[in-house]
Amino acid sequence: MKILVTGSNGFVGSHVVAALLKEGHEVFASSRTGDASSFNKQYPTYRFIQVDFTDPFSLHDAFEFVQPEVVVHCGAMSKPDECELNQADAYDVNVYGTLQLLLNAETYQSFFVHLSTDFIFDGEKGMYTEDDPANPISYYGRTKKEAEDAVAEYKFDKAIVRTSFVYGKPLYGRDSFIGLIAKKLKNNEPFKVVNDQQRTPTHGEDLAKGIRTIINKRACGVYNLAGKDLLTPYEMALATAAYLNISAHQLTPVTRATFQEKALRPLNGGLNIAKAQRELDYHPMSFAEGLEKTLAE
Ligand SMILES: NC(=O)C1=CN([C@@H]2O[C@H](COP(=O)(O)OP(=O)(O)OC[C@H]3O[C@@H](n4cnc5c(N)ncnc54)[C@H](OP(=O)(O)O)[C@@H]3O)[C@@H](O)[C@H]2O)C=CC1
Ligand SMILES: Cc1cn([C@H]2C[C@H](O)[C@@H](COP(=O)(O)OP(=O)(O)O[C@H]3O[C@@H](C)C(=O)[C@@H](O)[C@H]3O)O2)c(=O)[nH]c1=O
Repeated sequence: MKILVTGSNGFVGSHVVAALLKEGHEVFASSRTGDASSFNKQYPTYRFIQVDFTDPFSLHDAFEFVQPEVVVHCGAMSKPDECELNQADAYDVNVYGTLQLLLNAETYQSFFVHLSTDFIFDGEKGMYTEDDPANPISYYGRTKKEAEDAVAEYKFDKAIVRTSFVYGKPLYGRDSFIGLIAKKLKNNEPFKVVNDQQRTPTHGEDLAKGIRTIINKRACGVYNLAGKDLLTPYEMALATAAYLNISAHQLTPVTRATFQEKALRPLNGGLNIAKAQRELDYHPMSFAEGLEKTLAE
């Protein structure tokens, strides 16, 4: 199938592009800056188009050129703290940008697969299902909820994929939080890590495979594609130290109250993946397996 992937330079987008290319799809990768990958050297079915999806004219031309059967929208302003501090930009990219993509996708009746987040929840309940009510506590979360609402109005086939704390070996571009922890440990640097925020860390390859299944099955609706283990970032850091056989003495557990972040993050996060397991045969690796895949030299 002919698939447009936005946010292809990003952590999630790069894994999605790789998984789709491996299955022989015709992939049009798109990001705001130049192509950060080397896929054009490996896959004849790969193309890259540089597009700012907040620019309606360039987006219109890109869609006219690609005429995608499927759009996987990974592009976003994805750093909650940045969104909290730059709310107009966050709204422009995460909400207005998504709206622009939806308007163009309607012209080609594309199947629209939208990436969303556990940060649309307030973290009171935890282990959220697809049916739980959203109540974002950060501006990032608010923009992602508004984007979901826009996708819900889309007239043609659509899927909303919620995920959480994506990690793994970066294919190119930025590293994940696990990579940051490993670097701090290897450099014997002190590192404060929150221990009161529960997450279901999701390996990028699992997420990408789940999205590929959604595309192949044209599975419409909301799906949680997350990891199966619930850990705090501090517990992830301890597991990383243990795997690397490095002392954890430089790791200090802190709380959301004492670790002053710009954006509030849900305390009891975590996504229940029972629906994806049932309907998509989605069976993610354990965090221990994911850690090994991420850190193996
Ligand atoms: N990472 C995570 O833990 C989680 C991510 N998600 C969601 O997954 C998606 C991807 O996240 P992630 O991979 O981490 O994000 P990254 O920050 O790694 O990548 C963001 C991507 O979006 C592109 N982009 C940003 N603004 C624009 C724009 N105006 N026009 C075109 N492209 C743009 C960037 O392009 P360029 O680099 O060229 O500027 C980049 O390719 C997001 O929707 C995020 O909300 C949800 C839950 C967890
Ligand atoms: C940098 C840093 C972060 N942390 C905590 C904060 C946070 O809970 C966790 C990860 O921090 P990060 O800033 O890397 O990630 P964070 O922005 O919290 O991750 C979020 O990304 C967006 C895209 C999402 O949609 C969410 O699902 C979530 O994955 O670790 C520390 O404890 N110590 C630190 O020094």
